[in-house]
Amino acid sequence: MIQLYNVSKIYANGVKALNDINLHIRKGEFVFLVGPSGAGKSTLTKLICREELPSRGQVMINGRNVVRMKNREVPYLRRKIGMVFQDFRLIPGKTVFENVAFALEITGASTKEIKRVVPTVLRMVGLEKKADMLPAHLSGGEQQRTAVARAIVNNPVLILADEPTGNLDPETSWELMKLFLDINRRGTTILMATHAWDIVDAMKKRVVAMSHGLIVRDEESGGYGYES
Ligand SMILES: Nc1ncnc2c1ncn2[C@@H]1O[C@H](COP(=O)(O)OP(=O)(O)OP(=O)(O)O)[C@@H](O)[C@H]1O
Repeated sequence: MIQLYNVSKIYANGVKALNDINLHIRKGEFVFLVGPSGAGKSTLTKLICREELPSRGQVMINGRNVVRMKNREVPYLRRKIGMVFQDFRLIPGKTVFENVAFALEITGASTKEIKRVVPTVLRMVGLEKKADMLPAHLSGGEQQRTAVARAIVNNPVLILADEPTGNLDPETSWELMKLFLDINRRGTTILMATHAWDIVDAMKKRVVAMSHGLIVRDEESGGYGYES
């Protein structure tokens, strides 16, 4: 599903963010990406969705070489990847329903399909009663569940989550993690960068630990491994 071969990333300012990384993630896996600030976690996720290109090496997603992909093919790749960020990134002027619908609209979905699919996804994340609310009127947890609904509405094969519980209290974070587990059980691969050591320790999933642009540990049923 995801294969990185000898991937290095040097930014234009000379910072070496990734140093000869090799990583394989199979379909249906749930993988935590951990490591101190600046270790290269976000850079790695950006290479997977082709927000950045590697300076060296190959990035394969679903058998496709992302590096050789033409610009016009990138939207098709992004459609297969649902993204969730720490700061939610919802459109403030759109309601919960409209935020989720927007992700479908840009793929050319019909109004009929939108009316069928969006309520189903909102039910799945427990937001069916908040469909007409604006993001500013929601709690952080509800905003993040809206973002998750938007991420899954196109049936992605992969969810990339960058510190998704970073702005949530512990209880809300756990509710969100249950939602991610539920999505993962339905077959979606999840790669989640996080500093939430308690969640990583409790969930006993695969843990890929990074430090200074290197993968320093890759463990099935792993733990966070150090104080954040
Ligand atoms: N666009 C950029 N231009 C230049 N340097 C960058 C850029 N993005 C990241 N870096 C640098 O690359 C290194 C890795 O950053 P990255 O954001 O991947 O780390 P991270 O592990 O995700 O950190 P955090 O946990 O704080 O999000 C850091 O030294 C960072 O300053």
